[in-house]
Amino acid sequence: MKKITIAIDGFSSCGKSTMAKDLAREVGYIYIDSGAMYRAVTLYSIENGIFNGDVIDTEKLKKEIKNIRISFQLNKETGRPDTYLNGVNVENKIRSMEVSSKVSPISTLDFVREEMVAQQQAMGKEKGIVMDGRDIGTTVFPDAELKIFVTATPEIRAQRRYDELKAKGQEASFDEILENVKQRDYIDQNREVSPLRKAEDALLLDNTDLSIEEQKKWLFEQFNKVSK
Ligand SMILES: Nc1ncnc2c1ncn2[C@@H]1O[C@H](COP(=O)(O)OP(=O)(O)O)[C@@H](O)[C@H]1O
Ligand SMILES: Nc1ccn([C@@H]2O[C@H](COP(=O)(O)OP(=O)(O)O)[C@@H](O)[C@H]2O)c(=O)n1
Repeated sequence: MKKITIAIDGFSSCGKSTMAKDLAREVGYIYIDSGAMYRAVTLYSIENGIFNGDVIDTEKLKKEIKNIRISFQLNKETGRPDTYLNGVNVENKIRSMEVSSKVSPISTLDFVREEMVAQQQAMGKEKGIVMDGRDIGTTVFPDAELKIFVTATPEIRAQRRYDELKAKGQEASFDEILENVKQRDYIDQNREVSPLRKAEDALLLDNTDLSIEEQKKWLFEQFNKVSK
């Protein structure tokens, strides 16, 4: 079977990484969560005085962007990759509401995107990769053999995120999460550089009424059609 590139884009919290990880694990592909990379840059910015309230010191971040090294390492317990920022495991920290509330403004910055896209393209050079995000099918891998664009209603997406945080024992407010999901969708769709949009050749999946198992089955069917 030939190795292909799989790009999964779509709105926040709709299940992209869940299905991308499952597919990658079963077919032996690399999985990259590109959102985790933007979240890691955001965490770095919070921890290194780049934010003053909601205002970003873009000059400082521009100077430091080359010092921000992001990598992934398989967590043997979860069987999934954890995100590392300059050698430190930040997988839990990057999922906090504070990072969620600041990540989309950081992701509008052209020099941040330039650096992340270069790193993502290097990771996908050999194909055999599943990457999820917002601009994978449009900008990072425009020639990907399989492109999926996932969507679901904001309410169901917020509920899924809420359930996830609760299950991890983290404090969460449904209204705050719903507001964050809507706000990020707006910023992601309206930014100048690589806005979130469906690539013309992407398959649309609305998984509002699909279970995790059903969407996994659907994705496998698409993979099998293309990778033959
Ligand atoms: N079809 C589905 N039905 C119910 N819950 C789902 C479904 N797909 C994903 N989830 C759950 O929703 C949450 C968000 O999924 P995730 O894959 O992190 O989304 P994304 O990568 O799009 O932000 C996770 O807790 C995940 O387990
Ligand atoms: N390829 C990508 C991936 C994420 N992002 C940004 O990073 C944020 C977090 O991405 P994510 O995939 O972790 O978001 P969730 O949907 O998992 O909450 C998004 O809301 C975007 O602002 C991006 O701009 N481009």
